Amino acid sequence: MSPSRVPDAYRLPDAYLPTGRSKVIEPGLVVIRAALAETEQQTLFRAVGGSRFLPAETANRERVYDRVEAFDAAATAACVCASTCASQADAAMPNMFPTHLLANRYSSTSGLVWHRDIYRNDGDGDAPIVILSLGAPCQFGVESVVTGERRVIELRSGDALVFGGPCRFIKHAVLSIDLERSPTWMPVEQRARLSLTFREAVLGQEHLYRTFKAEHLTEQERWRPGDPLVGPQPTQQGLDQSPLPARSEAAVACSA
Ligand SMILES: O=C(O)CCC(=O)C(=O)O
Ligand SMILES: [Fe+2]
Repeated sequence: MSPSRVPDAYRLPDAYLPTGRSKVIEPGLVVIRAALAETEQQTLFRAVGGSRFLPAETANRERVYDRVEAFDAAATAACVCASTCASQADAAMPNMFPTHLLANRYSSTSGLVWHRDIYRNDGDGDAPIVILSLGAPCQFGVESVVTGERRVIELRSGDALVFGGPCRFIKHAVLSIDLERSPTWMPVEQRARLSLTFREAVLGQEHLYRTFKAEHLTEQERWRPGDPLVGPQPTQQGLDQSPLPARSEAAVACSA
């Protein structure tokens, strides 16, 4: 999405953008260290952590997927900060306007297998996916689209990872999670990694993607960039089948 389509409510004063902490790993792949201050991490952890998570493909992961309006507006604001920051640091990184949030909660040391975000709810085009990492640190794997080399990036609470443009369909994985190194502000019984993954996707389909199981991780080997995104599987439907009402342009306050 071009910057001109971003509503004023989401625009940020330049002073908020921590460009110095961005690191371009390769064109279209940016990590932003400490994108969120500790108080912001706690606010988002509490706000999104209270959502209605559903079990995913493995016992360690629960997920909730919906339009951004279904979550605390501070989450969207933090995403806009991170994506703006990444686009400023990297000329290959398109701007994005988040429409949907997939939040993942990992409550054991295992993560998520190697995959590409090729499903229709991940968003067409090259707008980036923005990941905000909260809670326990993880080892995050990425496979370079330039060299095919696999790298591991440690994502700590408050870090952001943004992949778009030439890296929009980069292979990635959550290799492991270190619950023991959870931030001290996390109650021991709630130790987990919460990833907020924002996407710019078509509206009105979210009710088809509320559940996700191992059998839905299809087409990963066959799919090539340029192919249409993979649609929902017959068994992939939410408990609540109804889409949300039309988007409201709710104002959000940027706290990052
Ligand atoms: O948890 C993460 O950081 C990544 C999650 C992910 O890759 C996905 O939901 O597609
Ligand atoms: Fe993914």
